[in-house]
Formats: sequence, structure tokens, C-alpha cells
Amino acid sequence: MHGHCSLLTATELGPDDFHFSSMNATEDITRYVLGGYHPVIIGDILRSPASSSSYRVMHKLGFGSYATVWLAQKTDASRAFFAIKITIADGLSNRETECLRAVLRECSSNIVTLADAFELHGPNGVHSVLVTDIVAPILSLLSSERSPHWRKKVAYDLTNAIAQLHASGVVHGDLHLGNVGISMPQLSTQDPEDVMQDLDWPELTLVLPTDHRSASPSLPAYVVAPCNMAAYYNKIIAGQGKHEPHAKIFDFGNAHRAGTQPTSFQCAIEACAPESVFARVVEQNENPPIEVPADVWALGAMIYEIFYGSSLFRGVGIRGVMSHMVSLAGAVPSQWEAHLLSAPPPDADAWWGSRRDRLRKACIDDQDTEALIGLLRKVLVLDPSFRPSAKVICRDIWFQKYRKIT
Ligand SMILES: Nc1ncnc2c1ncn2[C@@H]1O[C@H](COP(=O)(O)OP(=O)(O)OP(=O)(O)O)[C@@H](O)[C@H]1O
Repeated sequence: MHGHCSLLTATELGPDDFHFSSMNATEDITRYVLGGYHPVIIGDILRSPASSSSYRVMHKLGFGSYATVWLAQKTDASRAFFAIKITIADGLSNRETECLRAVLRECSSNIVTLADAFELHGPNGVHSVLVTDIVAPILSLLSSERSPHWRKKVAYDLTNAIAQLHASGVVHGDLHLGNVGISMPQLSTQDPEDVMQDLDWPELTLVLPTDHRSASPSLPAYVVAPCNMAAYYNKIIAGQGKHEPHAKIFDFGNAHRAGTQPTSFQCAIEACAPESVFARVVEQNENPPIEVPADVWALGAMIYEIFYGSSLFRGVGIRGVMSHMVSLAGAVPSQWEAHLLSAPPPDADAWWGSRRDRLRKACIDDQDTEALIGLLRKVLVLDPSFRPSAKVICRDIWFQKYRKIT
């Protein structure tokens, strides 16, 4: 791709201002500017003044709107692998570190462990760096071969994580399956050389400004496509016989103390709580509060997706979501009524009935399916004050049955 722009400053660069050697699923290079991503190349060493540890970047794990995430190896004799999240330099991202620290005090095993945290000063500003354990992204692991027990264990882990999070006074604020992974303790028992050999070789896309005068220390020499950690996970569990997953949640970029406002409103449509959608669409509130029950709705949405195989509101925009929510929940809060005059009367029994066969395929038996639907119908209610707490959900009959079996 060739551009014709002769602009000189990195902040004014657009995608047409670069030559690309290949196009992959990588972050937007125009965000490598002041206040944006930190430029990283494979082999970079990041030093933590906090712990005096150093980490060598070996591969890419992923990226989001607020960060790039790298597979790194400690440079000491342990050569242990970690995930290193380098946030954008927006001056706000240290909230994530604070929230993870608060949660850590509760010793939650279903939340990524914060092993180290420090600030990184680079050409684009000051970035927060979070060093955590590595997980395999669950969305790449939810194939039809997963057993009902595997799915239920993940659902239980997520419920447990959220109960622990809420017990420490923290609201996650952006729960969806894109922020869930399966723990990989096996990484610490494998020979590090073997791990690197088993991962796909880093795929690089050169970042070459069309005009050499646009070259800037803000830009990395290349961007890296994330490695396929899910394929690696499948490979290492293949020889393990019966494998029980251990799910963990990550990305606390929108986490905040209960009763306080998140930095910004961020909500994956498939897991966005009805009260947030109502505030956004009807009350035109750009930054609605996100409280504990919103996480519980998101939990219900995630459990539904783990078993149904696709998300609650696939392909529905934020405006259409309200009528879909009414259909599945049945009871309509009084403040919603005035805004739903043209909607058909909700028939939640029919909504769930039409999904029963597909849910059954992922469940143990008919009874298990009914118990799952019963639980989801208790959780996915429009009025946040009627939603059970995650702690109560942990004790639900659907989980009790599971706990007896294993
Ligand atoms: N601990 C981890 N282990 C493995 N991969 C990870 C880990 N943390 C993050 N990733 C990968 O990096 C991606 C981006 O991470 P994360 O969601 O924390 O960034 P973000 O910028 O806050 O995202 P968003 O735009 O959703 O807010 C994830 O989708 C995941 O693929």
C-alpha cells in the first residue's frame, strides 16, 4: 500500500503513509503516537525497578484498544514465561494495576495473578506495565468437542472469580469471553526452548513510512501478529487424558471500586447489562454507572455463550438489544414500559424453548439442561435489584450437581 502524504509528524500519519510487507491481525499502527502504544520489538528487555527483575520479549500474545500484550521470559535462571501488558500512555491505566492488587489481597485463583508491575518511560509517554501469568484465550477453545464437564467447570470458575472480585469491592466492568482464558501451568514445566519451538514463528509486518522524513521513535520497526496460544494449549493437553480446565479472567482496564465511576463506558454488546443499555439509549447517558449487578448479567451472558455456542445478541446493535432483552427476560421494569409500546408481549418461555435443543447438546442430560436454563433465567433479569449475587450463583443446584460428579 503506497501513500502520497508528505506530512512529517507521527501524530498525523495514517495507514496510507506506510508500505506494508503483509497485512495481519495486528494493532493500528497510527496509534503509535504520543499518548498511545509503546513501540516494542522482539528481544526487547523490560526492566522492573519495583522488583529488579528483567523480562525479554519473545512473542506477541495480543492487543486491545488500551494495550499490547507480549509473551516474555524472565532473564534470570528461572526463564519463566509471563504475559506483559503495556498500556497506552494515557495517564489513566494505572487503575488496572490498583484493582488487580486489591483483588490479589483476596487470593483469587480465577483471576490472573499480578506478578510484577512498573512504569515504562518511552517515546510515547509513560506506560503501565502489568506482568501476569499466561492464559489461552477461551474464545478459540470453545469448539463442539468440549465436554459438558469442561464447560461447566469454566462456568463455575468464572462465577467464583466474580464472587471473589465483588468480595474485594471491585467491579470488573467489562466482562465478556474475550477477557477469559484457560490457565497454562504446564508452561512452567516445559523446557523453555521447546515452548518457543512449539509456538508459531512470529509473523512480522514492517512499518515503513512512505516518506523517510516520517520515521519516528514513536513507531516500532515492525508490528507482530499474536501467536496461537490456543493451538499450543490444545497440543499440551492432548497427551494428558482427562483434563480439567482452570479459567481465569483478565483485562481489568475498566475495573473500579463498587460505587465509583469507571474511567470510561466500555461494554461488549453481547454482555452489556440492560440498565447500562437503558441509560445509554433512553437516558442518553454517555457514561452510565456500571455496578456489581452488571457484572452478574455479564456472567449470565458468558455462561449462555459457553453452552449455546454463540453470544446472546449476535449481530444486534445497541438499539435492537433492548427488545431482545425483553424477549428473553419476560418481566419488564416499569421505567422500560414507556419505551417499548410497539414491542410484542414478551414470551420468555418461547424464547428459552427455542434454544433448549442446542443448549442440550452441550449439557450432561435433560435434567442438567433444565437446571442450566433455570439458573440463566434467574440471572438474566432486567431489574438489577432482582439479580442474585455471584456468591449465591456459586451455590446453585446446577453447580452442586457438577461438584458431586467430579
Ligand atoms: N494474561 C494473558 N495471557 C495471554 N494472552 C493475554 C493475556 N492478557 C491479554 N492477552 C491477550 O491480549 C489481548 C489484549 O489484552 P487486554 O484485553 O487486556 O487489552 P485491552 O487493550 O485492555 O483490551 P480492550 O480493548 O478489550 O479493553 C487479549 O484479547 C488476549 O488475546
